[in-house]
Amino acid sequence: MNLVIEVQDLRKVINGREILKGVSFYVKEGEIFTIIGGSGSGKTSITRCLVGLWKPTAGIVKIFGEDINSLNPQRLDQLRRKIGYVFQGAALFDSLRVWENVVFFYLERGKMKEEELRRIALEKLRLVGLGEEVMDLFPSELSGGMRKRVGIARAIATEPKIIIYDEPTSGLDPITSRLIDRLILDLREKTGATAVVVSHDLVSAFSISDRLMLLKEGEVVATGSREDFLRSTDPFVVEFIQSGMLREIAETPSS
Ligand SMILES: Nc1ncnc2c1ncn2[C@@H]1O[C@H](COP(=O)(O)OP(=O)(O)OP(=O)(O)O)[C@@H](O)[C@H]1O
Repeated sequence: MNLVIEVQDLRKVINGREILKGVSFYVKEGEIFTIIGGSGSGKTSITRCLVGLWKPTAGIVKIFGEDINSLNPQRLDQLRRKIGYVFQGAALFDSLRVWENVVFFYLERGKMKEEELRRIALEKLRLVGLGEEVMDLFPSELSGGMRKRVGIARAIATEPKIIIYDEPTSGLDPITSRLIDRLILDLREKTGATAVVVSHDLVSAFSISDRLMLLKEGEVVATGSREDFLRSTDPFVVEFIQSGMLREIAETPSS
């Protein structure tokens, strides 16, 4: 079993408040691992620690077997290039065209010709189900679902081995959300990249994940497969599943 991510007893204190209280988990190569939990439970904080944006107060974060907090800045930068991050709300640059957003990493370094950059952008856009027709549009001309796809295309532009999706379906209607779920599965098939997904969308989490981890106030309540969660008798797990199901029913348009 190849472990891509290993997190042991991760703790983070900010302004005297402990927001991660000893979180431990691992992610296997090629897995889709989803971190679920209510608002403020610490999901995004974990991903910040995974990419080295935040230094843990205590605990170990290993990526491909390397403790990221003992790396020098150059080595950390190399490791970060193996991780693609899909930001909540896509976080596209409004003044740049779609193709420029997708290849922003290379554009910023200024070493490649426009023709080559456009070729890479188109290749990545095709992987997320878009094409030539969106290349020269600005983000404001795209629908919410298309913006998410462009955000994903940008994250995969550097051919990462790990893709972190922060709330990939937030703000989308249920039908578009299911299309993004399918895209995440499809990309795992096509790129083989390991995925860490942060979500409070239970239906999405259940349909795409190999394993899930449920957080509550910075602590792990449960980790396991969908079946493990459905069988669980832990009151918080049961309540989380029930409230997620009710939300889905309420949001699904009646035919
Ligand atoms: N920069 C910060 N400074 C102080 N507190 C922070 C900071 N970032 C996050 N927090 C706090 O840490 C806790 C966990 O936040 P985090 O964003 O990780 O939760 P989350 O589960 O991702 O929530 P959401 O689903 O709302 O995005 C929250 O109580 C939040 O207020």
